[in-house]
Amino acid sequence: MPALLTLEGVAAAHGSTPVLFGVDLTVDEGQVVALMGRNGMGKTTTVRTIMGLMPVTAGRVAFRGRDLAGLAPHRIAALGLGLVPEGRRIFPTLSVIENLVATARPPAPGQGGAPWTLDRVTALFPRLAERADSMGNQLSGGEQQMLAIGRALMTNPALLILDEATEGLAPVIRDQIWAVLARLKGEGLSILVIDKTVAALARIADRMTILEKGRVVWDGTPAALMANPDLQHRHLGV
Ligand SMILES: Nc1ncnc2c1ncn2[C@@H]1O[C@H](COP(=O)(O)OP(=O)(O)OP(=O)(O)O)[C@@H](O)[C@H]1O
Repeated sequence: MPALLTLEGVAAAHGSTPVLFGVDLTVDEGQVVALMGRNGMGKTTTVRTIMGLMPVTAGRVAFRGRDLAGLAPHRIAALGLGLVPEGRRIFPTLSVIENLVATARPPAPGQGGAPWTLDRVTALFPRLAERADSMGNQLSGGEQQMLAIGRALMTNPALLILDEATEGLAPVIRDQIWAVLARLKGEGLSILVIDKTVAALARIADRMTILEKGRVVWDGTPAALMANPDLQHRHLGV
């Protein structure tokens, strides 16, 4: 499988404070890759550098082999990167349907697969159809998260990136979200997922990468991670 997203030696800083120190990460076509690590280790910063929301101070981010350096975030998104950001960031004064259509975009040229439509998104999340006319700020946390994922899908991404999409949600809603991600994987979507629920990540991921203090300290298969409780304890606090 060809690499869809590649990070090679990526460094980044918040102001004068270095935060990433040479991160290597690859997502192959059709793969689910989990990015893990304790709070403050650099996961969100990594996502922000991928999306062009923060400058890369050393190294390279490439999507389908194309260097993303210097591209504005909306140009990077238009290449087929769909972000579900930490904190969801849905539009509070737009309805569910308006949120979904606000950022909708056709697939990038040459991208395969059936395009996402309102019907497809609401079939995936029936709750969004029931809440179609509700404003963003009237939704529960779980509904907001479903909307954030639906909104990202409406941009027809080739790679879906989720930053803490199950955080703070009731277990039943988390399970629904994991089931949706498994279904999206089954449909061939490539996914980079940041989350703290190691067991759920292990069920869906092809590869797992652990960040610690801005460096990759481990990369391997879910089976290898699950077979190594010491590793989980040391780097994830599990
Ligand atoms: N806007 C900012 N200004 C300065 N430092 C920041 C800023 N955002 C994050 N940092 C610092 O950068 C480091 C990495 O933060 P980042 O948010 O990438 O971590 P994370 O692994 O995503 O953690 P979390 O799970 O808490 O979201 C932390 O030390 C954090 O304090």
